[in-house]
Amino acid sequence: MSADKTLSWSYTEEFPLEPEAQAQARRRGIELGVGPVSPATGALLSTLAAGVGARSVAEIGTGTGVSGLWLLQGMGPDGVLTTIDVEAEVQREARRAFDAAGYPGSRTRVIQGRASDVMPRMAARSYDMVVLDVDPLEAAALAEQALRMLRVGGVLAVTRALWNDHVADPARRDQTTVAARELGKALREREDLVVSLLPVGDGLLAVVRRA
Ligand SMILES: C[S@@+](CC[C@H](N)C(=O)[O-])C[C@H]1O[C@@H](n2cnc3c(N)ncnc32)[C@H](O)[C@@H]1O
Repeated sequence: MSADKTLSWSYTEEFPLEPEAQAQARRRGIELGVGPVSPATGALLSTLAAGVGARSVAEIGTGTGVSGLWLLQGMGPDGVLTTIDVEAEVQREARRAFDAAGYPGSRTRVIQGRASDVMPRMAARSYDMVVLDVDPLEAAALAEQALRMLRVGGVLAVTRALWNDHVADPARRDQTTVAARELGKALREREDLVVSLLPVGDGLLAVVRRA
């Protein structure tokens, strides 16, 4: 691998022009100890949402709304973001961020609750995109529900897929790292899915459901 790879990765992370709304939500997230998606991850989520012409996106892990703002930016003007988080306090910040950015209430459904309780009640095959922005242990437990909710041709994005750069190191055998590694491998073996692992932010699994 070229010695300049680290430089390229830094450039990739600094490349997006992050709007002020996202930057402000990011600062709030950092203050509250919620790890927002990186600017390049946010920009990629936005691009994926635009690419599938997303009108209906579900996100697990609202946080203070950084990823949500990027998703709303990529969706069509009538697109609705449904975002779920177990923590009411951070979600209040996200609501404020969506309002401050000028998105009407009709474009966001902010649901407080544990994803494993909420997702089974969400409609099957009706979302253009589902984003799992939780730790890999949670993501692995929620992936089947996420796929169930996706329409054919829809995209599942799983962030934190390289988990603090531990996934690529075979010596790392802790539970969370193993869960991230196993989830990627399980998804890539499925014939009904098209899967890529991208080294953006903390790693992102991009999955298209083709059947
Ligand atoms: C990494 S933060 C999300 C950051 C956010 N996407 C952003 O970019 O601003 C993960 C969030 O997921 C929430 N969370 C973790 N496990 C969850 C679960 N099982 N159900 C619902 N929310 C969960 C946490 O409360 C936390 O706010």
